[in-house]
Amino acid sequence: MTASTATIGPRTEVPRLDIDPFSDAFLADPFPFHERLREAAPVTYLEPYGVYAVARYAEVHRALTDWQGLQSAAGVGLSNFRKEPPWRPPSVLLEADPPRHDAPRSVLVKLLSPRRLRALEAGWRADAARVVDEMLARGRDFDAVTDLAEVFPLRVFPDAIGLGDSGREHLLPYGDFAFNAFGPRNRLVEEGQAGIGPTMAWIDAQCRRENLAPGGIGQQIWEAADRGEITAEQAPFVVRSLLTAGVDTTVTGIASVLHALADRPEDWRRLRADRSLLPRVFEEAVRLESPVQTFFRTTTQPVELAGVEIPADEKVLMFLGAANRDWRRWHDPHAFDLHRDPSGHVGFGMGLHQCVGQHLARLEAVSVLDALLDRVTALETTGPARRHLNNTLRGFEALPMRLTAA
Ligand code: HEM
Ligand SMILES: O=C(O)c1ccc(-c2ccccn2)cc1
Repeated sequence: MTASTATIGPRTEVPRLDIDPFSDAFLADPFPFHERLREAAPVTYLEPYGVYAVARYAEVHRALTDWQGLQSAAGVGLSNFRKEPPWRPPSVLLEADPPRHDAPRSVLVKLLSPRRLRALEAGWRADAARVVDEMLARGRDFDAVTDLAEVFPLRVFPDAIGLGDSGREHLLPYGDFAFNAFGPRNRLVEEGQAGIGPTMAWIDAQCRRENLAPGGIGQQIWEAADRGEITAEQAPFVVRSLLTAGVDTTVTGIASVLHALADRPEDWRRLRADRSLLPRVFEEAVRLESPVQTFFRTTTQPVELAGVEIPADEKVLMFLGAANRDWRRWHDPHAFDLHRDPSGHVGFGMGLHQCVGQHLARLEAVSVLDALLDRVTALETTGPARRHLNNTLRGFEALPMRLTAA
């Protein structure tokens, strides 16, 4: 590592680090790099991409909540929309700031609220039971990714949105590509780019009113447009945001929870006896594993951060995964602790753009966990986890496990 320093702000020096956060080495095992980023300084400058970086909890929290100084409308990936066109029309939530962000946001806050989701809960729990029973029927050995984490969300989510039956195999590749596209045009993007045309066409078609089933969340978004809550131009993009952010994230989230809980017989026994702990278990797993590892903001004007003045129109990379394991904020940060209070973690972001789908994600994870806890007395790994590399998501290709049926 060549750590030269340059006085960028008038007051504080910013270490310039030769770290590539989108390299295979970093994506496969980010923790040593997180340590270097956190310990170097509150704000660093990553030379391979010419971006600022924050990895400590305090500065990530500040960058997430200062939406006037650090905006989303120039994109939340490496690409600055003011300098180059986005690969697709920008999201009307994620890549928008107030006031344009407000109406689409308030529509989704209502449609994805815990109260609204309660109407889905009984059906999702029944589906989770069926998926786990199908798994148990095949014997004790299973793969937590291919047999469960990838199966359950695709069993319940497309129906909840109101998608037709054909083409659902496009959902995972689309999300994988979209989350890669927040990073640089590296091998992961190039490989995904190859076949993405038909997938993008299918995604765009699913956002059209005529292709969304009555009663689904997609149709409800169009009805919000009928009521004038959003425009008819915004409606398909609000639907698209759910198709983009709603599948790969929960697949990764569920795999992360199972990865955190496996080989912990005491915790498993505790949870079988007390299911009220499940929502907190999900939050602690999202803190520790941070399925969404990083994304960016763009400074709209010179911004002072921890004594450093960051000039206008600069990209700031926020390391959520590093902030969620910062010893300055968390006791024993690398431990999965059922009894910790994980509130305040930044795994779902924070502030104005905080994840609007988090309640849906939690309901999916709790449904799967409850179905497993009902039927299984022990959950053990039977081999090494194989990571799935993505520029933004930290997930798995495979999680070989063995369960002991109750
Ligand atoms: C474990 C699962 C999930 C994780 C870790 C996650 C994480 C995040 C994070 C970190 C953000 C903040 C982005 C920013 O500040 O720029 C976010 C925003 C968002 N998420 Fe999630 N998410 C998850 C599941 C979902 C699901 C299931 C949906 C949809 C059903 C969803 C839809 C969205 C949308 C639309 C936004 C943009 C919100 C806005 O800009 O106002 N997410 N998510
Ligand atoms: O509105 C969309 O299309 C969209 C919404 C949210 C995300 C996202 C980005 C970073 C972290 C978590 N979620 C992606 C896409």
